Amino acid sequence: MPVNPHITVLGMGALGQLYAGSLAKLGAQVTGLSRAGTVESVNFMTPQGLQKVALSTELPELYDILLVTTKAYQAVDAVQSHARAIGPNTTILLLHNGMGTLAPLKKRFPDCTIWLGTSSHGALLEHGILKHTGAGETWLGFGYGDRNSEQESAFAELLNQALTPCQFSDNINHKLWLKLAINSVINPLTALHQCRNGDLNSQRFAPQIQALCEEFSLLSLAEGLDLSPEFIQQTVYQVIDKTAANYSSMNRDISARRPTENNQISGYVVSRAAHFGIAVPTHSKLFETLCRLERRQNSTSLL
Ligand SMILES: NC(=O)C1=CN([C@@H]2O[C@H](COP(=O)(O)OP(=O)(O)OC[C@H]3O[C@@H](n4cnc5c(N)ncnc54)[C@H](OP(=O)(O)O)[C@@H]3O)[C@@H](O)[C@H]2O)C=CC1
Ligand SMILES: CC(C)(CO)C(=O)C(=O)O
Repeated sequence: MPVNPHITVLGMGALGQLYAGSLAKLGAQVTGLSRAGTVESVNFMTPQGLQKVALSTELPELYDILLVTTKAYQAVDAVQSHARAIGPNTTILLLHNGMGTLAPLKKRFPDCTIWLGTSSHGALLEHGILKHTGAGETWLGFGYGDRNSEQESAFAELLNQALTPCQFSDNINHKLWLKLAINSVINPLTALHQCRNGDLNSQRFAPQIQALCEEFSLLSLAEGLDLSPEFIQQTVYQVIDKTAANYSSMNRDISARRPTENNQISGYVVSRAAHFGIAVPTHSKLFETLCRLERRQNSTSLL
């Protein structure tokens, strides 16, 4: 990878535009890719008004860094559709919520390096205007392939300047599983009850939240992570408080009758638990209820 790598952002929704635009503001070489091709600019809503940030419209023959910001269920197909530009020197960075994309991608691209990441920034894209709705942090980590600590630190430092804070973690699995825990509690509950994140502070959700955290903790032990139920629950409530006024992404998807990341969040928890023979009845029930709801929405939208 060159010292100043070209960054190709695949998936120019809210999160993709936030990362592409923030990196381009800093002067990095960034190309944004939607399904239709390259995206010329990002329109940031700032307190001073609209700020248009130009992106590069050049596409390298072989990508240096491919930053994947599609939804989790779109990531594998999206990367696959760019296979011709992915070589042994390409690093694929997966930055979506939910899990399960690393295994198929490393099988399909065994010569590449794959980094994993998680973002707690809030981004909203409406009518082509991007709002950075919540400051958060980015954690990156190694997933597969060759390790190169210089490249890892250099890219984390670039993102740290573009969208602070960002760090390369030696234990990204811990960060990803904690984010999975948060998403597996907040997202399905707010989607099914069509409520804001802050509404989960109501006592009526407390027993279900406690059960979800306890079941997740058992699974984390089997995964070699040891997230205690108390720690998970404390973290979940911190996120509920910090994002109290927001609607979760799954809430928005259900409300707009779009597909959700249920398979990659609750579905992943349920399938890993089945793998270890661990009972996760509260997660299973939420997963199945959401599956039924999505199926019902799909069938009525076909009428
Ligand atoms: N928005 C946020 O605040 C945060 C989001 N996340 C996570 O980040 C991920 C992205 O979220 P978000 O940006 O909100 O989602 P969006 O749906 O807004 O963005 C995903 C984008 O990827 C595009 N896309 C899908 N497949 C392809 C493809 N094959 N080629 C090119 N583009 C493609 C989609 O296009 P199309 O619409 O045509 O499918 C869409 O524009 C999710 O996993 C989400 O949970 C994490 C933290 C915060
Ligand atoms: C943390 C949380 C739940 C914030 O809303 C989120 O990541 C999401 O909505 O997908």
